[in-house]
Amino acid sequence: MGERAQEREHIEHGIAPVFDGRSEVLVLGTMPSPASREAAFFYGHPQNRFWRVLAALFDEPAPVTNGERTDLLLRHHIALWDVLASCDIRGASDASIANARPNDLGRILSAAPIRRVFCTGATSARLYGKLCEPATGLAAVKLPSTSPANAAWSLPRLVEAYRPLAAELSLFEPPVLDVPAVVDLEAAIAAAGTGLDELMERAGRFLAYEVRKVLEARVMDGVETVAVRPADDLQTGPRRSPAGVPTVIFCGNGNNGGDGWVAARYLDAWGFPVCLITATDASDLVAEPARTAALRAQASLGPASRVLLSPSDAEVAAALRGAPVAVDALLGTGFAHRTVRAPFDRWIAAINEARRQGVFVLAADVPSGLSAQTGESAATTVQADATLTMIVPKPGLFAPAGAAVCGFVRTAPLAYIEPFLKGARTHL
Ligand SMILES: NC(=O)C1=CN([C@@H]2O[C@H](COP(=O)(O)OP(=O)(O)OC[C@H]3O[C@@H](n4cnc5c(N)ncnc54)[C@H](OP(=O)(O)O)[C@@H]3O)[C@@H](O)[C@H]2O)[C@H](O)CC1
Ligand SMILES: [K+]
Repeated sequence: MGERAQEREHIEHGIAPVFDGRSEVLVLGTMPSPASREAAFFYGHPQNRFWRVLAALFDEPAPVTNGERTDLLLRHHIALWDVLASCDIRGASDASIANARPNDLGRILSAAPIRRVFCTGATSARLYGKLCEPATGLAAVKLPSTSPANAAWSLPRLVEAYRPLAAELSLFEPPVLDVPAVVDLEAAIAAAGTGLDELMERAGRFLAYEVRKVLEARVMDGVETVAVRPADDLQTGPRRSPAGVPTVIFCGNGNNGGDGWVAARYLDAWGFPVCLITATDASDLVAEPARTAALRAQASLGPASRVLLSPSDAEVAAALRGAPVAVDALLGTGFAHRTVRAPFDRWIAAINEARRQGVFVLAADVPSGLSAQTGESAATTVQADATLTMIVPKPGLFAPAGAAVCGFVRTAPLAYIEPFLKGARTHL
């Protein structure tokens, strides 16, 4: 045995595949890298672009935790594993692989309606063809490697190359659910391991991601004068911010406000300053997990961002003057009244006036003042350019008054909900 061969280490895979009975494509790498084995999950090296590519394909923020990564795969009906069960390998060097033993892919193929197999790189495609294809009878599509070693492939180029994978997947349309059914759904998601605090973290990140898209588009359109780096990807920061007025985020006292606090934390961390407006200091909030989220955000905001506690109407108007975006996180599914109390009624009027002056208004979950359930609208209701509704759409968004104030509606897929929908009270 030569000296180089002696450096090889025998590796057993050890990470369970991700799949279920809804998986439609199977994505295979070669073998987990040392960084992935340490993270106990696939593509764990922080510079590996696999997760950023998938997130960009589906226009969503990159998943951060292994739980979010698993959710993303299952939500999109993707099974993920590797070609090899064990091998001798030097570090992460595919070229050094010897004594390769394949995984038993029959485990996935017998349980899921897999239509297509994709290999993430030349080595996995070669080993799949040699060791697995004779048994599976399915030819694999070779995709470029997302490893940092494959530097010739930029992120946008990788995303284009991965589009055939997305094209194989059937789209899941979340059903419209009554607000009580949404609460039941949240309880089911929590019982399966993803608590309300984690859902709020995902909701706020998604909100920040949508704001960031608007900010980036303004730069592309030449509305913002100071250039940011070319939009390589929308997933990571920090990045130099467009100069000028911060994004204004209005936060109420409930968990809708919590979504706004989390969004503020992400935008600030990504290099986009915010001005957060609240009637209640973070430490005086009562609703959880909003309070915990607000305290964390308040502690982490950098010097370019600020929190305005109970500002005067003049201060609110000044914050909105020339702002690129206003986020309405005042009232969500917890609101179902005819009138909105002060100061939120005045803030809603200020948001609507700012929109008339060209500020883009993004509503969190539902425009404040609109009943998410009945679609009845209070005298003062936010008029949004877009509404990012959380997990599933609610009926009020599509009632005549609701449709008139929501703008473009997008659902933030915060969790893998298909397993919980059987028996859910779908709104008719
Ligand atoms: N569905 C999900 O998956 C997720 C939802 N999240 C977000 O949480 C909100 C729902 O949060 P909740 O705390 O239940 O309710 P709201 O924040 O919408 O509203 C409660 C606050 O509203 C105040 N309120 C009530 N009536 C009025 C009124 N007439 N005028 C002014 N203010 C009013 C209320 O104040 P009180 O003093 O009456 O208690 C509360 O402060 C949901 O919409 C999502 O955005 C999570 O992010 C997790 C995922
Ligand atoms: K709202």
